[in-house]
Amino acid sequence: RRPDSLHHLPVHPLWQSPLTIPGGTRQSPINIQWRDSVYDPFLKPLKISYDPATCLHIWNNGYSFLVEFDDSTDRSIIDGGPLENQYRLKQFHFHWGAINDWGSEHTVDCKFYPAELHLVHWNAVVYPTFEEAVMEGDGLAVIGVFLKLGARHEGLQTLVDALPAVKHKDTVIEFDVFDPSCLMPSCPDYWTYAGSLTTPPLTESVTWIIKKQPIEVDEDQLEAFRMLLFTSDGEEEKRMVDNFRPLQPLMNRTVRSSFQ
Ligand SMILES: CC(C)NC[C@H](O)COc1ccc(S(N)(=O)=O)cc1
Ligand SMILES: [Zn+2]
Repeated sequence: RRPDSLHHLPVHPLWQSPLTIPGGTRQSPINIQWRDSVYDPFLKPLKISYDPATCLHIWNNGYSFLVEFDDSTDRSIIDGGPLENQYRLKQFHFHWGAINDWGSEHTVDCKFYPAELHLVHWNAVVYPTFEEAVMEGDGLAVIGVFLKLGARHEGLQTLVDALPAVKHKDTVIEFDVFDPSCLMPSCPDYWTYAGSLTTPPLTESVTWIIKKQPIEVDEDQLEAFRMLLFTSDGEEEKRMVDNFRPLQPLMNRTVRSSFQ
């Protein structure tokens, strides 16, 4: 269900609830109830090694803006954590609200953050392409990082400065050096659970790794996200805001934590 506070807002077609897939048992996003998460001492530290030179471009795809990477080699990967293989970075993107009271996809103890970063990786050890990995239970690993209102984030600013060039849907600009590691919080702690893509095709192929500590961004940086458009140049302008999916039922899942 969309939070009551959101009821008065128009619903973007993509997130019309109930946006459920028949028979879905591991849908995302979910509320993470801190006290119900189970510490798993066998969870390893997450290893992240990104090569900033694998960055390709920024693309407004009409749902969010994606920073896409060259995933033809294993130059930008994650390993360890809950994962049995290493996974290759393909893209990262964000979800955010029209105002700071909401915007994240996952919630912690029912608290929304103003935005959430998703770094999308795929299991190139087992599957030949991203498109095939999207269809498999262990195909994808997405790192979720919450954004909270606070100090200006210098690493994010280089990205924010490029956003006016991708204001409209289906615009792309070259973005040839960016190290997404600068968007990681310093604390290693995370939650992990088995879930799905939060936009179509909504496939149940994602091992979610949600960082406990948010990163801080300032109001101007969040406002820069909100000046993007869902719509193409020449169409009636619709601001790109509230591009998050409603919370989904936990069903028969346990959220594990890497920390006590
Ligand atoms: C199947 C291929 C061709 N198209 C899939 C498309 O790229 C969607 O990919 C994604 C990738 C990540 C996410 S999220 N918000 O769960 O991190 C959602 C959709
Ligand atoms: Zn996402």
